[in-house]
Amino acid sequence: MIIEARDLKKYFGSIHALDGVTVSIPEGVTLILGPNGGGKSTFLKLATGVYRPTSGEIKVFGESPWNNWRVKTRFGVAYDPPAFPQFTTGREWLNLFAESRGFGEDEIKRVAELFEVKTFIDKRISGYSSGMLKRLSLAQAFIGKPELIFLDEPLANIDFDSMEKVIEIIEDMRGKTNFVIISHIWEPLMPIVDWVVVIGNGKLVLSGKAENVQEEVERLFKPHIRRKRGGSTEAPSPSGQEGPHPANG
Ligand SMILES: Nc1ncnc2c1ncn2[C@@H]1O[C@H](COP(=O)(O)OP(=O)(O)OP(=O)(O)O)[C@@H](O)[C@H]1O
Repeated sequence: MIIEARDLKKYFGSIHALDGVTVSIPEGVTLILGPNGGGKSTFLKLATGVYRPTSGEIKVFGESPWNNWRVKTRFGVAYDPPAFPQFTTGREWLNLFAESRGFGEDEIKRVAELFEVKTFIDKRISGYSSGMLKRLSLAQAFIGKPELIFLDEPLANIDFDSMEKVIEIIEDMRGKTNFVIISHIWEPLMPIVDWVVVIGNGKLVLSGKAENVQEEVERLFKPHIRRKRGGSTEAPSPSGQEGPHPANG
């Protein structure tokens, strides 16, 4: 197991962002899903040692990440929204980060090419669009090919071609690097995901092998869009069984 949480709680005043989550995340690619405000990002920030648990515990590589530099340098993270100092350039920031981990310019060149940040890497971050910020945050997370990479919404704010590219990059690194990914855009990721965790309302909703929970995930998260056809309204039922809707009459 690369991450283990036991009765993990994080409260912000009266808000119970996480309210007793016990979950184990194995090696491989893990997707964390859940409704807005459910506690996914809070879980991620507890795993990366940004937050300290209110109670309970979380361990990454067997150690608590809070105040633990040894663990923190073993993973890369791309937060959402990405957070950077505004008045440095992308290159300056990546340089500083890479240096702190013992990597040099070649590694910056590699990640800059990988996520296509080269055209704006020497501009100040304050002038970046949300797409540029996303690319820079992904580039940072991949510096040094860490053994674990956390990605919060890696497919948000990028165009369709780039989305495919990001998925390909993750797929290429599968088996060598572990990933924990939060993504509302989950369907294109499913083929490369090993494990799925669903967090909602501060609680663990489900955790399991992707192939075993696929149906449940589809039931929970596939948009059930009502389509008008020939005057009657169709809406797939949560069980996936189509049936007459007396209310539509
Ligand atoms: N730093 C904070 N201070 C106060 N409340 C917070 C803080 N961070 C998160 N929350 C609250 O905790 C709850 C869980 O938020 P969190 O961001 O973890 O959810 P999420 O599942 O990542 O949501 P989304 O999918 O919208 O990003 C929300 O009610 C949120 O408003």
